[in-house]
Amino acid sequence: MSTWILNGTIVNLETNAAETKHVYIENGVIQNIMDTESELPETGIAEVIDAAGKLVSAGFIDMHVHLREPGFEYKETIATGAMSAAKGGFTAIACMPNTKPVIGTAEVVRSVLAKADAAEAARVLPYAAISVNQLGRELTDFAALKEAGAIGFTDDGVGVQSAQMMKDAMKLAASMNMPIIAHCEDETLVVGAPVAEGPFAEKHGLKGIPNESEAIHVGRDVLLAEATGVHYHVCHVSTVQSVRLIRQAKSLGVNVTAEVCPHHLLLADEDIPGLDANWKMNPPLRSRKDVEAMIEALEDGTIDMIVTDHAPHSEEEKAKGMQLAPFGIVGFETAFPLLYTKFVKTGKWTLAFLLTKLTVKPAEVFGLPWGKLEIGRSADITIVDLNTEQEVDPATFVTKGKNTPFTGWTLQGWPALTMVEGKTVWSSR
Ligand SMILES: NC(=O)N[C@@H](CC(=O)O)C(=O)O
Ligand SMILES: [Zn+2]
Ligand SMILES: [Zn+2]
Repeated sequence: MSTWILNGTIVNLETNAAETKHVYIENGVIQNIMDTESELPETGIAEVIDAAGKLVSAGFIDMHVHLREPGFEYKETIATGAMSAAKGGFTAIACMPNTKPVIGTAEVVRSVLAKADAAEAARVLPYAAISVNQLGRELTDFAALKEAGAIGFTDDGVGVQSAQMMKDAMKLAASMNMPIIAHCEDETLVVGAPVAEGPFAEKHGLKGIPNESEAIHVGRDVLLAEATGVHYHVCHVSTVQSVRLIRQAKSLGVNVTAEVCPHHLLLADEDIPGLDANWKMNPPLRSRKDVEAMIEALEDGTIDMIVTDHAPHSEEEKAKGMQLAPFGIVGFETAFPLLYTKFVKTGKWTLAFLLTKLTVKPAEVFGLPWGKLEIGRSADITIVDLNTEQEVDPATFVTKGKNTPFTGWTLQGWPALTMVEGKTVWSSR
């Protein structure tokens, strides 16, 4: 029995041309993408999805998310996180290991995969920790973690402080053809600072996180990546200096890739309205110059992809104020509407450009079999209503996290239906 998505708008990612097509799916696989004039079979259709006037895209892929399970289920569970992702149009998400226990043993990797499977929402691809308990003292068992299903190694949440440990990790990962993903932060430069160095920190008498705390690690790590040959991926790039170093490393042929978050493309520290911790994340919102550098780096290919760094926290935790609240904001359910409204509707980017950074690029960089709407591929598909305007309202979120700085923003580009392997996992109706 087959599923048909009828009359959807498909954007050619090379030319940005939009065409109305029917997508024919069977056994979870895209069997055909047909012109609307073509005749439909008269029998054997199990399901018809009307996508008239809507965008039909390969499902979005988010290579940096926090699902909080095991250990912090009050912030999020694998089920609520994977469903929130599906609501945001994401069909595959890569989750970070800063859970409790840390995703640092084969057993925890397997349990995350089992829970993700049971959730029947977005696919979940676990990263495993670089160091035992993410303490930066000894390496985890990379071989066992890879065997259990981990797709890469990272201590995200904290930076790997020891250059020797990072080099050892890179050497080992390179020998196994696995990537190292890095949260870049020199801890000696950020002690007790909740926001970026700059006018906001000064105005409120807060300690500031300097740009160098990120860029020092980027510089160190591209040298180590050059020496070891590993695929090195930089998390949530936020400074003009990091971009400069990545651009130079790429031009020298170092195997480095990078990601940026919607908030670092849209917000600067000067936009923070007051001491509301829904504006607190790591890396912090920086200067307008940094924001402009992020946009330029994404446009020229220095930064490869967009990720959300979805980081849910409870309302109690975020109520502790700017100094004491944990870093992080949620991202799944606002990412596409934000980027579509602020960059595509404004004419700065083509829709094809935005879709590429959310589908083709992450798949290409991490060697994943998804990210393209093509005959023969798994039917991981997102249908988006590009027209309806809606306000961001955390009360409507599927994620347990309500911590967003985008409350009240009026946006377009809301996902309407998300399908993984031919099965609808989320629908707005
Ligand atoms: N980004 C954040 O502000 N917070 C993340 C950690 C991280 O991504 O470094 C979290 O786990 O809450
Ligand atoms: Zn991080
Ligand atoms: Zn993170």
